[in-house]
Order: sequence, then C-alpha cells, then structure tokens
Amino acid sequence: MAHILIVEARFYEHLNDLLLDGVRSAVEAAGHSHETVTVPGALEVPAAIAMAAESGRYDAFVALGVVIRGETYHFEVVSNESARGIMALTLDGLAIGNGILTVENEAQALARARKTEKDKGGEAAKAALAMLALRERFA
Ligand SMILES: Nc1c(NC[C@H](O)[C@H](O)[C@H](O)CO)[nH]c(=O)[nH]c1=O
Ligand SMILES: CC(=O)[C@@H](O)COP(=O)(O)O
Repeated sequence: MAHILIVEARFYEHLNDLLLDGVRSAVEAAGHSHETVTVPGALEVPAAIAMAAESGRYDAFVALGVVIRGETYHFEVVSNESARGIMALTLDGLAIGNGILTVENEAQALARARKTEKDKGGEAAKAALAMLALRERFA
C-alpha cells in the first residue's frame, strides 16, 4: 500500500473540497492511504512537496488548487510558476499528479472540480499513482 500526500493550495474553499473528494476517492479505490497538507496558494505547492519529499514518508504526491484569472498578469505567474515547479520536481524523480486548475472563471472550475463531471482531482491522483508504478517498474 502506498502513502500519498495531498498538497492543497486552499485559495477557494468550496472548489478545493470538490477536488479533494475526487482525489481521496481515487486513492482509496486503488487501496492506498493519504494525508493532506494545506498551503496558502498554488505558488507555495512546489516548495511544500519538496519539503515533504525530504521526509521520505510519502510514495507520491498530488498537487491541488484553483487559479482563476483576475485583472493582472499575476494569473500567468501563479499558473506557470506552480506548474514549472511541479514539473521540475517530477524530473527529479518524484511521482506527482498536478491537479491545480488554471481557469478563466468559477464555472470552468466547478465543471473540472466535481467528481461527477471532469474530476480533475481524481485524474491527478491516478496520474500520481501511474508514475509511482512506473518508478517501481524501473527500480
Ligand atoms: N490568485 C490566486 C493565488 N494567488 C496566491 C499565490 O498562489 C501565492 O500564495 C501568493 O502570491 C503568495 O506567495 N493562488 C491560488 O492558488 N489561486 C489563485 O487564484
Ligand atoms: C490568479 C490571481 O493571482 C488572481 O486571483 C489575482 O487577481 P488580480 O490579477 O485581479 O490581482
């Protein structure tokens, strides 16, 4: 049984709850355990994963969050840099599924966060587990 750390950027409470439901359902359906830590925003997710990885206590990670475009360039910074940081960690060998939504509005976020719709949380969980299995295959 693998132990999965969910790192959530809790910027929008209700959207995160929907994403978390999808992640937890997918991880439990696969027979694994999980725990969750919360950071302020998506920009803090890569560092939180890096810190947690040093503990050696987790087999894989799921990044969660919602970035909704506002009036400024900050949307691009938050979206692109959180993705870049997560990608860098995966290239260092960590099994991570990226479930950070980057959307234009709340309607787009809801359609992707709900387990009964696009279930991006479940999708990220399955990606993390797939990469964990791949790493074990190559071990
Ligand atoms: N606008 C959103 C943010 N912004 C906050 C940043 O992620 C970060 O916490 C801050 O810049 C301090 O370092 N974060 C989200 O997750 N979603 C947003 O829509
Ligand atoms: C994605 C963001 O950082 C966004 O919520 C910030 O809004 P604004 O660009 O209007 O400051």
